[in-house]
Amino acid sequence: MWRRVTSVSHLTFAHKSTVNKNACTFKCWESFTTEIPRKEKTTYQRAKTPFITFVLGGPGSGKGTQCMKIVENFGFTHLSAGELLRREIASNSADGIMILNTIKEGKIVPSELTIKLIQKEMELSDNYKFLIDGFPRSEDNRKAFEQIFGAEPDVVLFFDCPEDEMVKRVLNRNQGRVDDNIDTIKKRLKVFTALNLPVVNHYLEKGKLYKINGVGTVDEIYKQVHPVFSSFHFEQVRV
Ligand SMILES: Nc1ncnc2c1ncn2[C@@H]1O[C@H](COP(=O)(O)OP(=O)(O)O)[C@@H](O)[C@H]1O
Ligand SMILES: O=c1ccn([C@@H]2O[C@H](COP(=O)(O)OP(=O)(O)O)[C@@H](O)[C@H]2O)c(=O)[nH]1
Ligand SMILES: [Mg+2]
Repeated sequence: MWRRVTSVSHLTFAHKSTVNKNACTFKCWESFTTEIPRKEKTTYQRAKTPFITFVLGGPGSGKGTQCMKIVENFGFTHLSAGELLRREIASNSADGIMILNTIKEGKIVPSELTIKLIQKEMELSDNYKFLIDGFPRSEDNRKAFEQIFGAEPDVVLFFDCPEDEMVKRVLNRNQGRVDDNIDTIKKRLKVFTALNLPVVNHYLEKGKLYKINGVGTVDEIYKQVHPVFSSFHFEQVRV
C-alpha cells in the first residue's frame, strides 16, 4: 500500500532536469506495507518520480485506442490533452469558446492552458505512471512543458500512420466531435506536419522515441507497444 507523505515536486523531478527545479508540485509517496517486498516490484513502483509517456501521432493514428490497452495492461493513468480541452469547453469555462474555435480550426491551444489542465489532473492522481496523449503538439508545447514541469518524458511513443488511413478512421470515428470532418482534418494534417513532427524528431534525436507502425489491427499494433513498457519492469496489472 502507499500513502501520500508530502507534496513537493522539485524533489521528484530534480534528478531529471536542469531546467526549472522549483516549478511544479507533485505528490511523493512512501510504502507502509507490512508485507515482505517482492524484489521484482521495486524498480518503478517505489520510485518517487512520475513516469511520463508522451503519446504522439497524427489525427486518427490510434493514440487513444492504444492508450486504453496500456492502461489495462500496465495501470497507467491516461490523460488525453484533447479530452481535457473538450471537458473545458463542456464546463463553459472562460476559455471554452476560444478552445472550441481553436479545435474547429485544427490549431493548437496556447501551451500554458493545456499544461495547466494536465498538471491539475496529475496532481489529483494517486498514480505515478502517466500517459499524456496528444501532447506536446508543437515545439512551443514541448518547451513550455519541460520548463514548467522541470522534466522530460521517460518514453515517447509515436504512431506512424499514412494520411489516407488516418482520414478514413477519423471520418468513421462517430463520437460527435466538432473536428471530425474533412475540412478540419485537412487543416489538422497540415498542422501535424508543420508543428507536431518537429517534436517527434526532437525526441528521435534524444533517443527517447519509440516509433510504432500504426497500420494493422488494434492487437497487431499493441504487440509492438507492449514490449516498450514491459522493458521497464512495472508491476503489471494484467499480462
Ligand atoms: N488499428 C486500427 N484499425 C482500424 N481502426 C482503428 C484502429 N485503431 C483505432 N481505430 C479507430 O480509428 C478511430 C481513431 O482512433 P483513435 O484511437 O481515436 O485515434 P487518435 O486518438 O490518434 O485520434 C477510432 O474510431 C478507433 O476506433
Ligand atoms: O495538446 C493539445 C491537444 C489537443 N489540442 C486540440 O485538440 C484537438 C483534438 O486533439 P485530440 O488529441 O483529442 O485529437 P486526436 O489526435 O485524438 O484526433 C487538436 O486538433 C487541437 O486543436 C491542442 O490544442 N493541444
Ligand atoms: Mg485521440
